[in-house]
Amino acid sequence: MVKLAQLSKTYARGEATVAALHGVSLDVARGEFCAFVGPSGCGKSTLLNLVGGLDRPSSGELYLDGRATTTFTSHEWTLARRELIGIVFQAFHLVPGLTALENVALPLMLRGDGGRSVAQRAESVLELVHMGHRKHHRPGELSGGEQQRVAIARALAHRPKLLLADEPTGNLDSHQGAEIMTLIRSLAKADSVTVLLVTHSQTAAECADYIWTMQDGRLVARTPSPALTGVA
Ligand SMILES: Nc1ncnc2c1ncn2[C@@H]1O[C@H](COP(=O)(O)OP(=O)(O)OP(=O)(O)O)[C@@H](O)[C@H]1O
Repeated sequence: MVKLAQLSKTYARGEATVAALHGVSLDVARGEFCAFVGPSGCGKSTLLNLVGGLDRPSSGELYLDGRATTTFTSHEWTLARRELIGIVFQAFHLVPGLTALENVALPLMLRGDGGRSVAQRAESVLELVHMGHRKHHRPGELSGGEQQRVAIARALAHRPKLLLADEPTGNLDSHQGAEIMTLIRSLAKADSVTVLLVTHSQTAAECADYIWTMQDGRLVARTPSPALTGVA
């Protein structure tokens, strides 16, 4: 589903350059859930941003669902995010003036869906994240955990094959964080959605099938997680 072949990213910093990713190669199968952990600055968010087309690689190739992406135009990336990819961020990024239902419906409308099917899909995905009873509430009226549930519903509303989650529990307490990770895992597994998760939380990482450790822009180890092996 996601294949990285010798993917590198270098940033310019004044006169100097920073190599954020060094020739990373990785193959993630459909329905697999991978977490990426490692010290601050090791390249986790860079990797996720490249996979989501939010940033472009300096060299190497990225394949999504079998398609090479390095020649994608901005428009092709926009289409890929509308059809194939859902993204959840630490800071929720809900539109403050819209209700939960409207926030979830928005990406469906942006890709041209209309009418009752949008409202029905937005309602049903809000039910999946247990937020159906708060559908008419605005983000400011919801707790952090509730806002993240709405953001997950928004990310999954268009039935993406790939979910990218960058520190989704970073703004939540440990209890809310555990609930959010359980939800992400169960929803993803139910629909064979591939998940790439970046996190500083070992507890969150253990919801994945595999945990990749990164260091200095490289993948240095892959460990099967307790969620996969059944050994807690
Ligand atoms: N836009 C940018 N311009 C210059 N350097 C950048 C940029 N984005 C990231 N970097 C650098 O690339 C390296 C990797 O950053 P990245 O954000 O991917 O790390 P990270 O592992 O996600 O860190 P954290 O856990 O703190 O979020 C760091 O040295 C960072 O300073």
